[in-house]
Amino acid sequence: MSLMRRIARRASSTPLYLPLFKVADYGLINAIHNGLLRDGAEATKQITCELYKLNVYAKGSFFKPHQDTPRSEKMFGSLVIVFPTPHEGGALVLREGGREWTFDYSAELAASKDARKIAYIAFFGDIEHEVLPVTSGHRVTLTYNLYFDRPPAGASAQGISVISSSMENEDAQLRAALQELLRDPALLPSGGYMAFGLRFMYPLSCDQPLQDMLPHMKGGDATVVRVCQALGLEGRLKIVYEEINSEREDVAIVMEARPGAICLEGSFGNEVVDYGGEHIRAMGSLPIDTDFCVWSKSSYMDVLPTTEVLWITELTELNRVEQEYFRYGNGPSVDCVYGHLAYFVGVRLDKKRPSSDSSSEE
Ligand SMILES: O=C(O)CCC(=O)C(=O)O
Ligand SMILES: [Fe+2]
Repeated sequence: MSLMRRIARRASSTPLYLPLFKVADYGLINAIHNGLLRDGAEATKQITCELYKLNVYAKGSFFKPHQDTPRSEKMFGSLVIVFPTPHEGGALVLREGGREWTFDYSAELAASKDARKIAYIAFFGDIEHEVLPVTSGHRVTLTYNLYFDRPPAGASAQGISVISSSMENEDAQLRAALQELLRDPALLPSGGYMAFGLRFMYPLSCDQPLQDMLPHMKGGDATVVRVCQALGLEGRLKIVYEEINSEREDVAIVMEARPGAICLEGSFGNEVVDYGGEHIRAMGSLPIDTDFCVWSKSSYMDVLPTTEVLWITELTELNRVEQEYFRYGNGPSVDCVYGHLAYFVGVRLDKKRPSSDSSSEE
């Protein structure tokens, strides 16, 4: 008995829905190019996509783990479009190098007032993926093959145009925007960080220093790193942990490295500062007073030391880091917290903000 219950038909046999959705109309080719190919040797190549099949998952349907079969040596990946048909379950799970990422757009699509909203996921051919069982409704997706240059001979041209991206242009735009921001006296007047949530997933290994990943950033993340470096801004990857002792959502703890063993008396909070943790709060928010720190060593201070942060792109949960710690509360126990990676750029107090007035350089 096949474990896979799905209806999958080749596009060529079901031409009816083809005019309804054209990838090119949504700038997706460009977005995929920027996202997947920006910084590798492939960055200058053009890409096309070919509609491969329609998947309709009814209740109980799923798609077992697999890698997509390359249709030619020019095929480098796949694109999945998820339509806003009401459904629950049916998350798409991607796996690479022992890590996995789950994309469940059912709630988001259902919550959207705009019935024309779609979700898309593009990934390289070596990524294993599966679709978890749909628990209600119907999940409808289109799968596209992604090719370098042109579709292979014989593939139907669906009028999907090829758009090549201009890396220089995007760098210039971001650079100009950051320079303008840095010139603004209201930006972090006492110094702090500009922070960028990562847009892409990275394989994280425990024994590798976080900063080693910087040269391997992809797409928009790479643009941010490259432009900040060009502006002379020092950026570091940091892990952002929720500060569970605070009711304020803007407060978090950031760490630049994963310490080995952490031993705390209370919860993962202020004490972790001893292990290199740093408290952050949103730019312009009120400092954090002692009420917050009743269980911590800092309770004798009036104000908890915090660094102000301006989030330029919001924190994502694509790169999750697990941190175990030992706790001696009512008795010894082992606990675990999860943090998420983001890129932090220091903005100095002295306002001598690097390159903020050097737009004509280079
Ligand atoms: O429906 C999905 O989300 C994925 C479909 C898929 O993996 C495939 O068609 O190969
Ligand atoms: Fe697939």
